[in-house]
Amino acid sequence: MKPYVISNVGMSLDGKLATVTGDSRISCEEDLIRVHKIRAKVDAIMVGIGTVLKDDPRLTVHKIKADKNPIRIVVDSKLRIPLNARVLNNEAKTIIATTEKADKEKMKLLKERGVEVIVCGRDKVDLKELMKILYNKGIRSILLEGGGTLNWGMFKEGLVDEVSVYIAPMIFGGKDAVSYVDGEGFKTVEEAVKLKLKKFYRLGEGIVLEYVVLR
Ligand SMILES: NC(=O)C1=CN([C@@H]2O[C@H](COP(=O)(O)OP(=O)(O)OC[C@H]3O[C@@H](n4cnc5c(N)ncnc54)[C@H](O)[C@@H]3O)[C@@H](O)[C@H]2O)C=CC1
Ligand SMILES: Nc1nc(O)c(N)c(N[C@@H]2O[C@H](COP(=O)(O)O)[C@@H](O)[C@H]2O)n1
Repeated sequence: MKPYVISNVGMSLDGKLATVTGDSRISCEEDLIRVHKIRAKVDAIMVGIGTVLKDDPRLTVHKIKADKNPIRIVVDSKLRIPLNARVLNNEAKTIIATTEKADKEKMKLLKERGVEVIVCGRDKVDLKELMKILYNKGIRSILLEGGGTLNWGMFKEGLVDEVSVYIAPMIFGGKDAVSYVDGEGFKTVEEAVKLKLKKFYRLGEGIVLEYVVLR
């Protein structure tokens, strides 16, 4: 058993999550409110360490009123998270998923700060195993908020159930700009993750597309 995973991003029309310099201010205010409504409904929000290092996100519900914040999960193979990262503040519980390669001293420091550290995987976090562990901790729904590397890991392992994307009317270009799903990519169209469109609508200057993942 695994939690239900919703993948959400704000992207340019050419599928980028940020410009080549890492500027990721894509979503309009209306879209951020939409995302925070999803945040308020799920048990946890998950991001990769690349996103934490670039954006220093809070990963709380701060655009709308909410009774509580979801659990924050950071996937961080080498435990690179800075100890002053905002995701480690006391506004919500934080879980860091890491590997056997992680520095034991840093792990101790994080645990002393009240952060839960899950070790699963040798070089990279074993995402399938992580999902099982999180489910057994009572986490039934996760909002996956990127970035492109973690999104690939989750799609490749067949762990995403639903997709919602905000497409801003912008073109970023740049082969090195992070895209919605990076990684190695599937080799053939047969292997691609197939989706079924459920809903689409205008929001601010952009559009929102919602899909379910077909199995
Ligand atoms: N526009 C948007 O909606 C969003 C934009 N972003 C942007 O994306 C960029 C960050 O993306 P990335 O650099 O790709 O980093 P990422 O956030 O996807 O993190 C990648 C890290 O995840 C860890 N990881 C561990 N096990 C893994 C596994 N099995 N599979 C995949 N990853 C694993 C690795 O330590 C890897 O370095 C930033 O520029 C950020 O601003 C991020 C989220 C949303
Ligand atoms: N939906 C969406 N649209 C964008 O344009 C974005 N740049 C992001 N980024 C994600 O949101 C996180 C920031 O969260 P906080 O506001 O600090 O709580 C960021 O880290 C990305 O995961 N999302």
